[in-house]
Amino acid sequence: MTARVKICGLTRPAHVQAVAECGAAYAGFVFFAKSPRNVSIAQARDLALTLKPGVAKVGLVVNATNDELDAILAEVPLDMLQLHGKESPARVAEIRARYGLPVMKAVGVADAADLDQLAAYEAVADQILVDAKAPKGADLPGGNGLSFDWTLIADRKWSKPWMLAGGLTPENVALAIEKTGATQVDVSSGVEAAPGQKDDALVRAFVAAAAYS
Ligand SMILES: O=C(O)c1ccccc1N[C@@H]1O[C@H](COP(=O)(O)O)[C@@H](O)[C@H]1O
Repeated sequence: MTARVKICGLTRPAHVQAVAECGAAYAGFVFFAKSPRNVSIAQARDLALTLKPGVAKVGLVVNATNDELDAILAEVPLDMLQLHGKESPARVAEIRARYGLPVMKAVGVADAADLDQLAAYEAVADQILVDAKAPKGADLPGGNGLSFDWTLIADRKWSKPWMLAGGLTPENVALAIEKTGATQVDVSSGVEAAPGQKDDALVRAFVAAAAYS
């Protein structure tokens, strides 16, 4: 099985180049001030414009207001929004209608009870991102390099396209795909030399591992 890969948290043109060259399907830009991967609107615009067609540009936001989204989307040519905060199903639907862009809603999973919220989001989002739930008090709602028990979703039937995230690395992504049946995977910290610094060799190794799993 070949999984489509999203590399999230790109901050430099060289990283964008590496992502495009190695065959990733999605490139993610983080608009969240607390993240070591945060980019300004101007930076994101420059990075997005260097990407070749065929790589979907995803803007990650956390509980963003309409004003914040207006400002981002006026400048950055995004193909998809990733909502990684506590956005309700109604807010997901509102954003999707207002901006006319596909929306991927992140859902944090730590145990089986966390899966109960999936149906409401599947009804309104274009894609679901299944991530590890951030620990209480964590600065970031994602991008923490933590994984969850993949067996929780092993037999799940999905009504929308979905992506697996959380603590994925070049070493474990093949097993994660095997255990969950994911056809799309998302990684941020697992392909970094330091927080916010993508490592081209790790990016290439991750995409190769996801392709030949
Ligand atoms: O990457 C970030 O800095 C980030 C900040 C705020 C919310 C989400 C963030 N990243 C997303 O988190 C998951 C898992 O990341 P990791 O591979 O475990 O580091 C992924 O979907 C990123 O897009």
